[in-house]
Amino acid sequence: MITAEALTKRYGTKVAVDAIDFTVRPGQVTGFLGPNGAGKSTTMRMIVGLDRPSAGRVEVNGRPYREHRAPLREVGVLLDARAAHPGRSAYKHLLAIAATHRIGASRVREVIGLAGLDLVAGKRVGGFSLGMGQRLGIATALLGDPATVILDEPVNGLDPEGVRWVRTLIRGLAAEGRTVLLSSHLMSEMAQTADRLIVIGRGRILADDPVEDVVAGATRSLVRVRTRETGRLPALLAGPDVVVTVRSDGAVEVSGLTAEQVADAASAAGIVLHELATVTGSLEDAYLALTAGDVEYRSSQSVGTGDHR
Ligand SMILES: Nc1ncnc2c1ncn2[C@@H]1O[C@H](COP(=O)(O)OP(=O)(O)OP(=O)(O)O)[C@@H](O)[C@H]1O
Repeated sequence: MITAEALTKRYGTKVAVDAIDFTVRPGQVTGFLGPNGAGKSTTMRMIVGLDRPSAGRVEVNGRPYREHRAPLREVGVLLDARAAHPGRSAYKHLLAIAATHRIGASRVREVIGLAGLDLVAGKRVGGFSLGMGQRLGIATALLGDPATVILDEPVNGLDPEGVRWVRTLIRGLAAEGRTVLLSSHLMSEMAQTADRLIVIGRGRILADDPVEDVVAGATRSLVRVRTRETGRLPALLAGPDVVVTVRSDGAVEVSGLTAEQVADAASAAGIVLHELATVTGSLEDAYLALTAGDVEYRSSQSVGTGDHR
């Protein structure tokens, strides 16, 4: 469990994290999202004692990180996958970290297996690909069998098999009752992995809700139908706040009515529907809508629309 109260970080006059309160609960994957510069890394660094809050507090499993006597057994962290010594083998790297917490070689071998590193465990970390480095970072995070796991961009550089492996692993960690805080800019991945989301922008919390609620709150869903009688349908469904659009491919999109209301109206008029579906917005749509006013770095030009003559 991670609990933040009025957590604040200032760098000079810059307020990177602005008095935020949140709780990351066990048994769930909590996604941590926000535009570049929103304050995610700063928040995660404060959670694991790498930065001191300017005000407020943050606790992991009931205490500030620095007050834990064996922090690796409490919190597993992947913040920078390139943090390993390049001249050491993956096995030696893990063994050295394990030794600081009296964790035995058998657990080191276990996490090597868990991370799919068996074939490269004896190789120098300096020669690792980005994906192998990520796997080693994840193995390191799990070394102490911690109740809380914090992963910053864990799928960065992984191939599709690796991405799926991380997703399954993360879901498994939550299913075992652990607290998982996951940061990623990949919205489709986040939508498949997280149960809950904390979205921040310019150091403030923009949303802290289950994924479905974040999506439903920031996007409009619509009903899509297909029928041979596209001509009759719009007039039939007309009403205040109802918008009916007939698309060029023949699909009719209706906003302002539920699928049930559309089906009932069609049925009452004897219109046969060949398709009836509720189309919800994506997490990417919701995220972009939520953070639109809080993006610190934005291109002022779009690529490809300029005159290059
Ligand atoms: N050491 C520092 N000194 C001064 N300003 C800093 C420092 N670290 C971070 N900042 C500023 O604090 C704000 C939050 O930065 P942070 O790295 O936490 O954002 P982030 O959400 O992790 O972004 P990204 O997605 O790019 O990693 C930014 O405006 C950043 O420039």
